[in-house]
Amino acid sequence: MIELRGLTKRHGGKLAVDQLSFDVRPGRVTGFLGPNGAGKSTTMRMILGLDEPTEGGARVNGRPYRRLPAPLREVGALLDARAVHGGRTAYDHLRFLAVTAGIPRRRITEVVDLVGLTAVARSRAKEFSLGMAQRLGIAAALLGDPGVLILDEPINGLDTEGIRWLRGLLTGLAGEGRTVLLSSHVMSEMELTADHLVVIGQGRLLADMPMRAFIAANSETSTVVRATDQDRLSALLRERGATIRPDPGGGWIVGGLDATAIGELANAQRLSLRELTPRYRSLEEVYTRMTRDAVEYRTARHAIAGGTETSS
Ligand SMILES: Nc1ncnc2c1ncn2[C@@H]1O[C@H](COP(=O)(O)OP(=O)(O)OP(=O)(O)O)[C@@H](O)[C@H]1O
Repeated sequence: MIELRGLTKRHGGKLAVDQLSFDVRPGRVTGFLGPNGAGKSTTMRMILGLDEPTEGGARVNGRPYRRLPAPLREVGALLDARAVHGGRTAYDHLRFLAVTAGIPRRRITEVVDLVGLTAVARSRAKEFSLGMAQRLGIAAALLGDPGVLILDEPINGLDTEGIRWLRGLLTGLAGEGRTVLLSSHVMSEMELTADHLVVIGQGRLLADMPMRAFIAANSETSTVVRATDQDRLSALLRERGATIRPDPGGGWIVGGLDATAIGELANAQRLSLRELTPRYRSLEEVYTRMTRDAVEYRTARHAIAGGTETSS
């Protein structure tokens, strides 16, 4: 369990993190989202005692990180996969960490196997691709078999197989009752991996809710409907003020009436339906709309447009 209360970090005149309060609970993967510069890495660094908060604080398993008696056994973290001594082999890097934390050697072999680096464990880290470096960082995070994992952008550099592997690993670890906090800009993957989302923008909390609820709450309701008598159904729906447009897959996309109301209407008119599917936006669509105003580093095109771009 990770608890943030009023966590604030000021760099000179700039608020990087602004009064953040939320809990990261065990038994699920919590996705940590925010545009570039939103304050995710600074927040993670403060949780891990690497940056001092200006105000407020963070607790891991009830204590500030620096007061944990055996931190590596309680919290595993990956902040920067490239922050490894390049001249060391993967095995030596892990052995160095294990010795410092009193972790037995056989655990090194276990985690090297777990992340799929056995064949290159004796190679120097500087020869590693980014994907291999991420796997090494994940191995280091898992070394102490911790109940809490904090991973900043671990997906970067992983190939398709690696991404799939990481998804299975993280959902498995959460399934064992561990606390997993994961940041990523890869929305499609976040949608598949995270159960819960925390979204920040310009250092402030924008959302803290289950993934499904986040998407549903921020999606306009629309429903795909197909009926045996499409014309009659569309006439009925229009009468009720619904908006209707053809669905490329056949049938209609209906707005302004939810699936329950459409089903009841069809039932009352003895119209048989062949499809009644609520449509939700993807996490990427919802997230982009939500954070549009909180984006600090816009592309040149946006800057020139002066923020007048229309919604997608
Ligand atoms: N050491 C520092 N000194 C001054 N400003 C900093 C420092 N570290 C971070 N910042 C600023 O704090 C803000 C938050 O940065 P942070 O790296 O935490 O964002 P982030 O959400 O992790 O971004 P990204 O998605 O790009 O990794 C940014 O405006 C950044 O420029």
